[in-house]
Amino acid sequence: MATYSRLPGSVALITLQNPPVNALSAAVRQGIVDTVQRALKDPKVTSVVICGQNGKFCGGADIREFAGPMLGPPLVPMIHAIEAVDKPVAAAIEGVALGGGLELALGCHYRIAHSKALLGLPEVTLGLLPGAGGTQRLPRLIGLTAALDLITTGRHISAAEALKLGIVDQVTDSNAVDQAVEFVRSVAGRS
Ligand SMILES: CCC/C=C/C(=O)SCCNC(=O)CCNC(=O)[C@H](O)C(C)(C)COP(=O)([O-])OP(=O)([O-])OC[C@H]1O[C@@H](n2cnc3c(N)ncnc32)[C@H](O)[C@@H]1OP(=O)([O-])[O-]
Repeated sequence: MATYSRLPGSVALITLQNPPVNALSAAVRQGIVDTVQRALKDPKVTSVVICGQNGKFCGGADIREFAGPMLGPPLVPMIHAIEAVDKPVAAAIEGVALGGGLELALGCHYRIAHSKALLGLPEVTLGLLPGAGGTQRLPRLIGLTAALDLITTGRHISAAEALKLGIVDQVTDSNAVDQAVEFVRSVAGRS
């Protein structure tokens, strides 16, 4: 699931909840769809932060659901809907942003990472491609050569490398959620 709260300063905070790594289960995807709609429709909300509970942004698709039929909202339109929100949306990346988790973050307008976070597209190690927009959004963001390296090796990179490559906008040693909230407040209302 995903919870919704409105913080002072008109920021909507969406928190993914699916232990142990807040993977994108059907319930989490449904929660994201519902809470993003809520943030969109709430006139008091001027910006949005998406984070994961217990210091983990998102470990990607929920591998526990791979054996069964695909249920719940698909990932691709869900991420498109986030990208289309006309209020600034930031991903607060703590712990991991892997696979579909990084693709979700790439659909946000900004990414703020904790210095100890790990990011990557490890789909290739499971015999998959990053099929939720990662093969488009990552090259647009950091160029084809750097994106192909990450997509074809599946390696995990540090927040420092992600900053150098241009995948994240800021890296912090303190609380990434607080930092992301402060960041979106500073850009709210801008085009
Ligand atoms: C169109 C679709 C496109 C998207 C495709 C994808 O996203 S493909 C997916 C791309 N994502 C990946 O390939 C990520 C693969 N995962 C990893 O690389 C590592 O597990 C880690 C870096 C997230 C954590 O490392 P660590 O050494 O700190 O810890 P640890 O390794 O011991 O794991 C702890 C617990 O977490 C569990 N769990 C982990 N991931 C998932 C998951 N996705 N789901 C559910 N559960 C997951 C793991 O089973 C274990 O459970 P247990 O046994 O305690 O009940």
